[in-house]
Amino acid sequence: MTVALVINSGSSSLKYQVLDMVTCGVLGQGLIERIGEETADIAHRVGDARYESRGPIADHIAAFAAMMAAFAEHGPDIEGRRPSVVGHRVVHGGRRFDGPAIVTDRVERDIEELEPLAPLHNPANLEGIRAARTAFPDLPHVAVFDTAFHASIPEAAATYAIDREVAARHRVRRYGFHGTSHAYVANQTAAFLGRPIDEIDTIVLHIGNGASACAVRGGRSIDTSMGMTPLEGLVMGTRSGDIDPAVLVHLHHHAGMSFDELDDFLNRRSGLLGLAGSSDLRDVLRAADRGDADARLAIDVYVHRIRRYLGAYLVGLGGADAIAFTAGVGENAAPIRRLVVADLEWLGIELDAERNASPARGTRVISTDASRTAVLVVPTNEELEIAQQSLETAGISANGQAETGTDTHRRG
Ligand SMILES: Nc1ncnc2c1ncn2[C@@H]1O[C@H](COP(=O)(O)OP(=O)(O)O)[C@@H](O)[C@H]1O
Ligand SMILES: CC(=O)OP(=O)(O)O
Ligand SMILES: [Mg+2]
Repeated sequence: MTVALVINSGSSSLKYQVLDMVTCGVLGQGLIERIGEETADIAHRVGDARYESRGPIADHIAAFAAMMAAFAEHGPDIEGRRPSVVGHRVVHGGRRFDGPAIVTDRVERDIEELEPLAPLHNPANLEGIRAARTAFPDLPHVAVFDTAFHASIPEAAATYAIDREVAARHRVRRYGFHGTSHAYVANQTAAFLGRPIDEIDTIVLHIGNGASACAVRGGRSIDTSMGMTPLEGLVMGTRSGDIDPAVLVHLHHHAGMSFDELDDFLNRRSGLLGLAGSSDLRDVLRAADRGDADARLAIDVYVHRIRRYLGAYLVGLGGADAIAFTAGVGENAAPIRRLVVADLEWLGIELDAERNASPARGTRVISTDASRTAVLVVPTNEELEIAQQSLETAGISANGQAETGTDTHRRG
C-alpha cells in the first residue's frame, strides 16, 4: 500500500490528511486551528472516531508536533505504514512554478522569495514544509501550487492596465488561486459527463470561505477571478473581492486608515462579515430568512458578483458545456445555486429545482435533461489532488513501485 501525507498550512491553521493511494481513501485527518493564539483547537479523525483537544500551539512547528502526537496516540500508524511522499499545498508559486516541484533547499528559497506576493499564506506554507522535512528527512516532499493551473491564462486576462515597467519590476499581474481545486473539479466534471477533458469547456465556481470562479477550456484555465492575491473577484467570507481601488485612497485620506489597516479591513473584515456580521453563509441565510435586511442585501451582492463572472466566462468560452459548483457553499447551499443560475433559460441553462434541492451527496447533475449547459455539483478534494500530483512528481506509483526510470527518492 502506498500512503501519502498531505499538509495544508493556512495562516493560522494546519490541515492534514493521510491517504491510501490505492483506494484513494482517507486513513486519518485533522485540523488544528488558532495557531499562535492563546489556545488552539485540535480535531483529529480516524475513521468514525473523532478526538478533540485544546491547548496553546505557538507556531506551525508546534502544530506539526501536535499532529505527530495525534498519530502516535490515535493512529493511523504512520510509523508502521510510512508515507511514501509528503505533499504540501503552497498558495503562491508566482511565475516560477507552473507545476508541482520536489522540495529542495532551492525550492524553499523560491517560496520564501515569493512571500511579498502572499504574506498571509506563503510564510505558513514554508513553516509547514520545514517542519515536515525535519520530521521526515528521508521522504520526498512535493510542493503543489494554487497558482500553477493558471499559468495557461493568456496575457490579456493576466495583465493589469498599469505602467508595464512598474508592474514587471514588482511582479504585479494576475496569478489566480484555488488551481488545484479548479483542475480537480474540471476533470471530475468531464469524467462524470463521459467526455474527454480536452473537448469540453467548463466554468468552475469554487465557493467556500475563499471563493473564485474559473473558465476552463479543454482542461486549461483561461481566466479566473482572483488576481495578484486571493483578494480579487468574488465576495467571500471576510474578503471584499472586487472593489474600486480609489476606495482605498479615499479611506486612507478620509477615514485615516493606514495601508496595513486597509489590508486587514479588506481581507479580514469585509465580505459577508462586513455586510451582515457573520462570515459564515449559513448564519447569513438564516438571518435573511428571518427578514434581516442586511443579510438579504449581503446575499444579493454575493450572488450578483458570481453572476457577473458567470456571464463574463460564458462569453470568454463562447458558451460552456458545464457549470460546476464546488466547495463549502457550492456543494451545500442549494438556495445560492438556484439564485446564481436563475433566469438563464434563454442561454440554454435550466436548473431542475428538485435535483438542486436534493440532499444527495457526491457528484451530480442538477440541471434538467433539456439544459444545453449541464449544471453540476462536484465535491472538491484538494488533498487527494495534491497527493496524486505529489506521487506522480516523486515518480511513485499508487502501488508503491518506483515508476520506470525514476528514482523513488528523487529530491530534485
Ligand atoms: N449547508 C450549508 N449551507 C450554506 N453554506 C454552507 C453550508 N455548509 C457550509 N457552508 C459554507 O461553506 C463555508 C466554508 O467553505 P469551505 O470550502 O469549507 O471553506 P474553506 O476551505 O475556504 O475554509 C462556510 O463558511 C459556510 O458558510
Ligand atoms: C487562496 C485562498 O483563498 O485559499 P482559501 O480558500 O483556503 O482561503
Ligand atoms: Mg478552501
